[in-house]
Amino acid sequence: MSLKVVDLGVARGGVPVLEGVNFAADPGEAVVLTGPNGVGKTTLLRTLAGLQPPYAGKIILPDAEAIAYAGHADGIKAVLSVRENLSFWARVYGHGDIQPALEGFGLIDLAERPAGNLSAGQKRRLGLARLAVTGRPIWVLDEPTVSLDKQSVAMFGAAVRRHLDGGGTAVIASHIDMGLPVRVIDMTPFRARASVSRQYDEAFL
Ligand SMILES: Nc1ncnc2c1ncn2[C@@H]1O[C@H](COP(=O)(O)OP(=O)(O)OP(=O)(O)O)[C@@H](O)[C@H]1O
Repeated sequence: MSLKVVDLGVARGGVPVLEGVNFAADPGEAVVLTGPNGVGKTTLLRTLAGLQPPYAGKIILPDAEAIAYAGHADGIKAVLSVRENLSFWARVYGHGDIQPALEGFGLIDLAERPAGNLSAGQKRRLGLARLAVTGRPIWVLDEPTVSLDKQSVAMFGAAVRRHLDGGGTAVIASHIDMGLPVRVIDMTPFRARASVSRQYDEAFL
């Protein structure tokens, strides 16, 4: 299932951050968005996921419910076990079998542990395992490898590869090599004129 972005403009706090963004991602294809801190990658991904509207252009999806989004927040219920968390999401999305997700993200031995007691990297793995139970064809992922060790990055890369091999699509904001064949798109040229005057990394103020 293809995703197409046409002359898209996205804003944060009412200020345009990216404008004129055009790209498409076809089945079996992963697109990686790069660019400096603050350029607007998260804002673009949130807009793709339907969490906020674009101020210009359009997002073309064959199906309004095609996207599974994993942002910075892990979306985990702390008092539920790993298994219960995944079962909950599987029921929400109508896909019953959580075993492949437990196996694919190295969660078998942690399945009965309350999610609140997981380490940061284990929580991240659980958050990403949710994607595998959604059955949705387009994965939109914001810095998915944060907190993951080398082995877990490889595990995650393998999960994305399986998704792509099954005809899925992925749009990922990331600066690290996930060992995948990807098309990299730098967001810098799409910086909105209104945000160019703010060409500094606010984290260093
Ligand atoms: N609530 C807000 N109101 C106004 N501006 C905001 C708000 N949240 C974020 N911004 C600004 O919007 C711009 C785009 O932020 P965004 O999080 O999309 O960037 P990013 O490319 O994902 O950055 P990073 O690589 O650091 O994650 C930044 O300059 C940021 O400071």
